Amino acid sequence: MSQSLHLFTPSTRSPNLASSPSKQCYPYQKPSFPILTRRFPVTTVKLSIRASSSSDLDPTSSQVVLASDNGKGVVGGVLIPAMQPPPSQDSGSIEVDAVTEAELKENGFRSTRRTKLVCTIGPATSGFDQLEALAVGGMNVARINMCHGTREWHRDVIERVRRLNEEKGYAVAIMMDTEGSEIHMGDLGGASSAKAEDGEIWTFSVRAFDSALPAHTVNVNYDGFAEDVKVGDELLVDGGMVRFDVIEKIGPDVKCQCTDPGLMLPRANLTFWRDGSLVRERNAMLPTISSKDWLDIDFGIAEGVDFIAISFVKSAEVINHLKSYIAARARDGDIAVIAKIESIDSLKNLEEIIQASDGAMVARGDLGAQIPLEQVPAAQQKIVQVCRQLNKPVIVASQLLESMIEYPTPTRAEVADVSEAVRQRADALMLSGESAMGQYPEKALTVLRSVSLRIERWWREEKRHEVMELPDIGTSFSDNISEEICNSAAKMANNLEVDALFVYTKTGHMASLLSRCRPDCPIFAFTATTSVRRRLNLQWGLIPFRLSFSDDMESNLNKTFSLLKARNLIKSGDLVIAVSDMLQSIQVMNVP
Ligand SMILES: Nc1ncnc2c1ncn2[C@@H]1O[C@H](COP(=O)(O)OP(=O)(O)O)[C@@H](O)[C@H]1O
Ligand SMILES: C=C(OP(=O)(O)O)C(=O)O
Ligand SMILES: [K+]
Ligand SMILES: [Mg+2]
Repeated sequence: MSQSLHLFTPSTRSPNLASSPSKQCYPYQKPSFPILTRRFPVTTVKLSIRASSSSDLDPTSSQVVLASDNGKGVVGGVLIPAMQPPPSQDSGSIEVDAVTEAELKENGFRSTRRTKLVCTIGPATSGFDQLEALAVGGMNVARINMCHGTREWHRDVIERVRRLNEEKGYAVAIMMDTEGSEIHMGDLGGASSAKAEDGEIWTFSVRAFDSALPAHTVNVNYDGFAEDVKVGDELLVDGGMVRFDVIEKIGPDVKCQCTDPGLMLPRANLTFWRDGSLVRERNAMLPTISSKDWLDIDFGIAEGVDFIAISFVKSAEVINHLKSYIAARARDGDIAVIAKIESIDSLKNLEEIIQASDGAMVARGDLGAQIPLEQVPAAQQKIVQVCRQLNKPVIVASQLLESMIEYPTPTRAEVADVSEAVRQRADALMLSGESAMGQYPEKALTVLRSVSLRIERWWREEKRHEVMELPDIGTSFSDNISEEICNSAAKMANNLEVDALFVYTKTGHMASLLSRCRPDCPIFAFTATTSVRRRLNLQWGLIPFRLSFSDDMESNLNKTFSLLKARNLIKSGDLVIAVSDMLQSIQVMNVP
């Protein structure tokens, strides 16, 4: 579709680029369109193209690619006609997360962490100081789980995170996770856990108890429970952490005998199995988003959370429905919708669910209760891969450091599991009980951080990243240009071993396309809106900055360089590649 390749070279007698544009600009094939060589200083490229009313450019429809060899090298796909509005005249400041800034200064940007970290906030971490300790420890996203606690409790947490961001300069995003309408136990009458011993008889009841729960009794949230289970079924708490056999049904009470002892946590998930298979007919009839979830979603929208994670997604339809609901209500930009992949149905409809969502979570806790445990690693690998191909961020969640709920060091197996998720280059890792109610939340976060850093470095040094086929995903020609630019820029960044990629992005899309390529260097993403910046926190390798910028790249770059240099974040001589979604350009340059 490109109609010409425009080349700007100081001397037409030694036009290096002109003589080998196919090698320098497009390594894959010789262009099938004319190459027009001009003598212009690069700073006037935009002007000269605009002024060019000559026959080789149709000012309303020409697509051209520009290249220059005068030191700065501009390559880009531009649509000719639109007159650019004058650059905005803001005085300009730059905002970056205080922790990231410290990390960048300490380690230099090559060794900043690429894998993002999500912490579930619970009683162990809900205080201001505890939240700050997590922010300092590298928490990029705070997750609140609406399965637990009251809305007031969660509102207080959100308020504290916001205050932390404002007062101390962090940029922690907030993810609200819905309860979903699967079957789970009640809250154990206030106890933090209950131990079921081998052979004990427990009562699972749908009765509402006015006073304290009788001993060895658990409430079940789903009214049809006593009808649906059969004597002889196996009842699994939390995907098999504790197991019971159903031995008797008495009205609303189901008597069960413990066969695998263990600790039951409040509101733990319940599944029942018959003849070796999960009984899921009834679950399939429950709505993905319950009436309580809709109230929680309204709460999340009112509070302006950054992400809403939907539990037990079965189809793309529910995601589309929720997204239009949010679009009609959210005031400050939109809220990203994360599909939790934790059921057999979600695996069946994986591609279409992920396509409809803004990201996904490998929710291994419930997933491992619905498919045999030995199938979970393959499912994880597949989900991570599909997300990367469709350019959606993916979180690997549950039991990454489960033993650290009680102990200050992880098991070797847990470290290996974390390493595998980092090696798969998932966007983010998540702590659940480890940070919500464990004894060592900060230590657990430190383990995620240091394992991520070490594995990322190891794989960069070994150049061991397997190449993943990244299909075209754009639906418009302009989208295709953005993808090509990002793929090329990431490849150039690796080949030239640049220090950083810079991306100027309004919606964050261009930044995510770069992240999708998983380049060796970090990606500095500059965006004008705080909400976009917070959302970019979830994506692999992105260091989001808030910066007002114009569509004059030259002035954006100069401004960024001076602001970053003033803060000692870059220095003269650093090599960067800059891309932008306003001009759809690539520039390679040394920081002046
Ligand atoms: N807001 C909260 N209030 C009280 N306890 C919580 C809260 N959030 C999480 N927890 C505790 O942390 C545990 C782990 O959290 P998470 O993995 O998010 O939930 P679940 O175990 O329900 O899947 C929960 O089982 C619960 O005991
Ligand atoms: C993350 C999960 O969801 P939740 O903690 O809400 O059950 C999971 O099941 O792994
Ligand atoms: K949940
Ligand atoms: Mg779950």
